[in-house]
Amino acid sequence: MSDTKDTGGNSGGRKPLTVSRKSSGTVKQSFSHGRSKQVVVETKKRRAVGPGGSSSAPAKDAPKANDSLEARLIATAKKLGITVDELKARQKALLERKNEVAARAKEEQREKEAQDRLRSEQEKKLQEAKEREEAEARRKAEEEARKAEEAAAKERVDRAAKTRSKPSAPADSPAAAAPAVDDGPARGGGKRKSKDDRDRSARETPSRSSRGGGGERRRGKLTISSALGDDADRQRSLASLRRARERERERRTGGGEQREKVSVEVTLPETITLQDLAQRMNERVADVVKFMIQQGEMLRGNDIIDADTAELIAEEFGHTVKRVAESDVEIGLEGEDDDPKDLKPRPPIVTIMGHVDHGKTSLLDALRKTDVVSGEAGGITQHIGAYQVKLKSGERITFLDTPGHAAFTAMRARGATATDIAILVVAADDSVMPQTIESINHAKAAGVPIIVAVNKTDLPDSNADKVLTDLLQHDVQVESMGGETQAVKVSALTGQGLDELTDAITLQAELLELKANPSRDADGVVIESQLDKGRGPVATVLVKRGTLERGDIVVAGSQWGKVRALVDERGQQLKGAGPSQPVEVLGLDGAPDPGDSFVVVDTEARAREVTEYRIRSKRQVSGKAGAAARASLDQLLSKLKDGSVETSELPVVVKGDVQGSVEAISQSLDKLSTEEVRARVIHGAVGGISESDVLLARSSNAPIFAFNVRANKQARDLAEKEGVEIRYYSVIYDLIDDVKATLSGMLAPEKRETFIGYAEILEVFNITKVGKVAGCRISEGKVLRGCGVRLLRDDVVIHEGKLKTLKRFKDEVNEVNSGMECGMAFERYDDIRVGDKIECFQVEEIARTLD
Ligand SMILES: Nc1nc2c(ncn2[C@@H]2O[C@H](COP(=O)(O)OP(=O)(O)OP(=O)(O)O)[C@@H](O)[C@H]2O)c(=O)[nH]1
Repeated sequence: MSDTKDTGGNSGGRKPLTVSRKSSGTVKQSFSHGRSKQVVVETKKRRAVGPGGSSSAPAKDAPKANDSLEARLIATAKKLGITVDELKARQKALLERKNEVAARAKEEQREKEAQDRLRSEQEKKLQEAKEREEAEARRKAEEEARKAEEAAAKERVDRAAKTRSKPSAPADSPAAAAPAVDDGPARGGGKRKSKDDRDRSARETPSRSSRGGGGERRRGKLTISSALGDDADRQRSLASLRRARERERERRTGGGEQREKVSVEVTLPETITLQDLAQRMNERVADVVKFMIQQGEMLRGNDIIDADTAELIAEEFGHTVKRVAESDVEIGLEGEDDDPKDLKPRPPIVTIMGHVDHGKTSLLDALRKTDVVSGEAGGITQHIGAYQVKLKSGERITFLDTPGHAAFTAMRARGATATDIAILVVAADDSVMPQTIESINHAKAAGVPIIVAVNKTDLPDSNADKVLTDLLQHDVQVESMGGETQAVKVSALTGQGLDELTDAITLQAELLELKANPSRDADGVVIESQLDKGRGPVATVLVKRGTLERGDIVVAGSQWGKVRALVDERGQQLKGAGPSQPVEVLGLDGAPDPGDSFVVVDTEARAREVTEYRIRSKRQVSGKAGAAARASLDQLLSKLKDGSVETSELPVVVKGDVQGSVEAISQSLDKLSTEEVRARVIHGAVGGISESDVLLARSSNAPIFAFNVRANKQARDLAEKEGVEIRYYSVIYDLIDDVKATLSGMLAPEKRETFIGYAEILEVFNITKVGKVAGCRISEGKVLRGCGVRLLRDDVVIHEGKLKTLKRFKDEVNEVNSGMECGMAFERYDDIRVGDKIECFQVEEIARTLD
């Protein structure tokens, strides 16, 4: 219907304007009714872009190639029996399918890879989420536990959060970077729509990480939404969690192993704070608090727990426990024993003992004058309880200024043996007297060697030899009598024989090899104390070891303080006081008791710990024992009556207006003494009652008898505080009567037995819950309820005890008379038989008197 006409070389007709590569022709179209139309057909040739670059080149070669291709195609078509067009169509279809299959395979491969990546990513995310949750839980618990450190921790977290908010922070964090990298394929997958894209994607695969990095950077950028959103929270907590995890791991590895390695022995007192416990266990307080929270106990570091709880905690943390009593605070207070090579000779400490009026005080005064330092430094001006004299030979002797064995014994009662040598003063005109004997006994009991000073040898009626022979009876054998005890004849009045006495002391000291280490913290004993108006509490102490220095922290009894000043008996301020040196100590917070030991401690805390414990235990003792601990005659009497106190000695302190009255009282009290009971004057002296008297009385549980003298205000206050009774008298007989009454109370009452009746056992009943009951008839006298009974079998006493029940017709009765029948049962005794006889009696206690 239409012819196509090539117009290539045709210059005539309508020829469309063309630039190149176009071939055009005309096609004649025939329509009905003889109409026709000429249509111009243009064929545009595709431009082949090749290395030659020119479009004309392929145009030149193309016909050749086309010719051979065409020939091959025609041949193949012929072979297959199809047209060339058909063959071409088939080849094209084949090629397309091939390409399609290859593309699909590629796509599938890529999809598979993406899926794998996605899956592993999801797994990774899941794993991370899980770890995050665990770490979060751990962190939360830890946060809770670390309430004590919360402020500090918060600050750290805040600081860390701020740091994390900086853009670079998330990139640093692997946890934050990982999802950004892994998101890459997913995002690529989203764009995987066209082939070109896929190709580009394939080409760009090696540089994906850089894109990922770009994503990461974008993620790292802090936006308001990301800062406020969950994501920011998560990132923050992740970082802190990581640190928390590391800490945990460190603790578990390092700390845990350390705990196992160093399982400490924790010393537990009766109560302890959590903080202290943690310290002693080498654990963190937060861990202990956390453990307690886990146990349901909300406690803080400074809460106090008992030893049982503390033990549980310590064991839970893998430590062993050593329970200690509160009193253990005293352990180690005295310090270590000294190395023998550090010991240096020290002056002897001497106490003068003897009977009243034999010249103890006079001798002390005389000895004080022997001091060669007196001339140089003003001499001994103060009575501070002890003084030290320097002999001509250069040696020193310390004398305790409180004469008498009472003070000596009071000290001993407190465990303080301050004395090395006892000088027994015996008046040559009076010879051995009761207190001489007491002194001997006390010195011997303490194991302190005696030197006999036969005093008053200046008197015409003195008989020194009698003294020495009398002493033999009391087991004191002097050298002149073949013994080992030194004896020196002296006169305190004239000063005769004093040098010999001091020589004897130094000789004895040499024998004793008295040594102490002066280069250590001091300890010693309090020999006197008082509350001085101007200077406050003043204690005279005797240093036993070490050197006491100004500024030292001292614990003396239940008092402590920092040594403010040290004053010697010459009134001179000292920097330090060495062994055997008596010195007044200023700076204590109260007056310690004489006989208390003192010790220098390292810290005020230690001093406080010890004194607080001592005060507490003192209070407990006075709370428990109450009045029993106090020295009151009435209380002593009532205790004697109810039998809660058994004693055979009544110690008393006697203070009188004149020596004569004190002596008279002491002697009268001596006379009251019997073999069973005695009144012992632990201190008898002239003058008003001082605090030191009260302290002495307190330490010996003795009342103070004051004859025509009074106590000063401080002594009264102290007596009231310490519960020491002071009785005032103006008639000696009243005093003696009181003591007599007390001593009578101390006598064991006389027991007098009265027979009241006999009963015969007629029958024995065995009653459940009661035991054996004897059915008896009273054959003689009567039987009283609760009376004493003896069971006689064939007239032999086989049991003695008390009646438990006395019944008549099932009723408990008070008395059953002769001829009547009754039921009787014994206390804690069951072996009763028919035919046995019961002897009934009563015991009367009759109080005895000294008369
Ligand atoms: N003749 C003489 N009299 C002396 C001597 N020593 C002491 N006296 C006197 O004896 C009396 C008692 O002396 P003190 O020193 O008070 O005796 P004491 O042993 O301390 O007495 P108490 O403190 O009561 O225990 C005093 O009057 C002294 O003067 C001495 O050697 N010769």
